[in-house]
Amino acid sequence: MSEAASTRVALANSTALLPSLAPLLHEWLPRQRWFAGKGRPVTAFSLVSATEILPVDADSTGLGQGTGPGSGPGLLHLLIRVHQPSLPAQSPDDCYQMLLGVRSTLPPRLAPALIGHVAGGPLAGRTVYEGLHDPRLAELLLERLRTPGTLGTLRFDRGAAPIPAGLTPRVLDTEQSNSSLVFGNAYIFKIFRRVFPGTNPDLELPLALSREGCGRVPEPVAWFEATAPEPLTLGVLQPFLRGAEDGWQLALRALGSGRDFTREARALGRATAEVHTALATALPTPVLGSAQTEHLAAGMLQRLEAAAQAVPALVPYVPGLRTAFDAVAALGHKGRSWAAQRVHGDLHLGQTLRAADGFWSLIDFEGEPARPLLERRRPQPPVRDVAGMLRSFDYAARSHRPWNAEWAARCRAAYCDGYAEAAGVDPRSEPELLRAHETDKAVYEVLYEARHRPDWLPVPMAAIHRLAAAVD
Ligand SMILES: Nc1ncnc2c1ncn2[C@@H]1O[C@H](COP(=O)(O)OP(=O)(O)O)[C@@H](O)[C@H]1O
Ligand SMILES: O=P(O)(O)O[C@H]1O[C@H](CO)[C@@H](O[C@H]2O[C@H](CO)[C@@H](O)[C@H](O)[C@H]2O)[C@H](O)[C@H]1O
Repeated sequence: MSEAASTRVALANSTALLPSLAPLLHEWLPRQRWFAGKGRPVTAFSLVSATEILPVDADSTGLGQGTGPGSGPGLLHLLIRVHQPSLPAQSPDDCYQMLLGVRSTLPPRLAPALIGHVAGGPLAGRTVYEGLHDPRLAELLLERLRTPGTLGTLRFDRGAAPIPAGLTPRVLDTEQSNSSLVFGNAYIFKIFRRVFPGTNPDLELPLALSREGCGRVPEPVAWFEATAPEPLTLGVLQPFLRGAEDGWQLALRALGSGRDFTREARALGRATAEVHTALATALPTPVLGSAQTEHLAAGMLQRLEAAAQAVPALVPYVPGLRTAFDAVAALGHKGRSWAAQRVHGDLHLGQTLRAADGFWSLIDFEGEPARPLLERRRPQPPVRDVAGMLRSFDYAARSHRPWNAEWAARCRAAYCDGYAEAAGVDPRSEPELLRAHETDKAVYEVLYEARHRPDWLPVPMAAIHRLAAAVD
């Protein structure tokens, strides 16, 4: 066995590895934008898997930069469960994906990526850092994606299209829930941070849509997964839509200069409907009968009650808001049924990209990050996505001074018009269902903002005020 191989076995299996990294992770992890457990104490870590993608102390990048032990970087892939006992009793602890660079000495250009210096264990005396920031390690990841195969418990896969080699990587510098690398402005590689057992819908749905020939979603060209202890999706490479701008920025610019946005809103409505039609063709479309409809409404009510416990400002609105869910449950009780299908699940303006020629694409099919994966993969009425976008126009208008209620109302109407044109069904024709989904979304947003961006809380709270006052 070569020295590199024996190091790999020793490091990945070392029981001392995690205890030696734990003090550094305690400091570093809660500061990461993608860490979902902010504000709750971390009491312990447990190692789910460790794989040396590039063995520490050996340069196997093929880039010719290592001349001996300690000279080249190592790349350690870790899945780590983070224990936070303050979570509700039945919730499992979150599992995070980390890609740690390991070097003897960190070059100054990588200083911002520093995680810390390891005091003991198999990496004693080494420096660990956020590996994605190291171009050599990012290039290595692209190489792995180009050449399918397995490495320990990791499996790299790709579609039929060849992927060029040697593309220059950069870390995407934007507010996001995961981490992304852009290669040569040609591909974007999203690395999921909080990972869940099973196939991530952000791989599953774009693959299904591309099989259906739907061009509204960038097609995954490569991906990687963990095969054990249970299969789960770790990352997806897809074409980078160079020069495209996201709908949120475009909407804010339009608002800022007093410009109408209804043409764009209408086009977005059409794009959403096209994606829904393709998803309905590609994947199952169960009918929600009365039991399922009551279950749907009960889930919304449960989320409202949980959110009101976490955010007391919601409490006075609970009776008004629940009328929206009661109305849907009552219709279900009377025998009303609804078509369900796979949906985007967290559609908002920031999940839309407009190319220079005006063509809109939808991205990020992960669904609401706070929901269990099983729930996110469940077929739902497509109006769920419509409600998400309607909320987003309201968000944009509310985050602009002075508040422009008319602007939001026009965009909302144009979006529904566009959707109806392409889908053949007007989402406003089911007002109870639409109102319930909009209410559910606003409740989600209250919780999201309270946890992540408390300054934004007034935005969904304004909608809560409006929705609670609406009567059947
Ligand atoms: N295919 C793409 N082409 C161009 N930019 C993209 C593409 N996919 C994502 N982006 C950019 O990356 C950002 C983050 O992507 P997203 O999938 O929303 O990540 P996250 O789930 O981490 O929030 C988006 O807001 C968008 O600006
Ligand atoms: O894009 P993500 O998958 O990370 O989605 C989460 O963050 C969004 C904010 O970045 C949040 O969206 C809310 O704020 C948007 C404006 O920033 C607004 O357009 C959306 O309508 C509103 O819901 C999203 O809810 C959350 O899941």
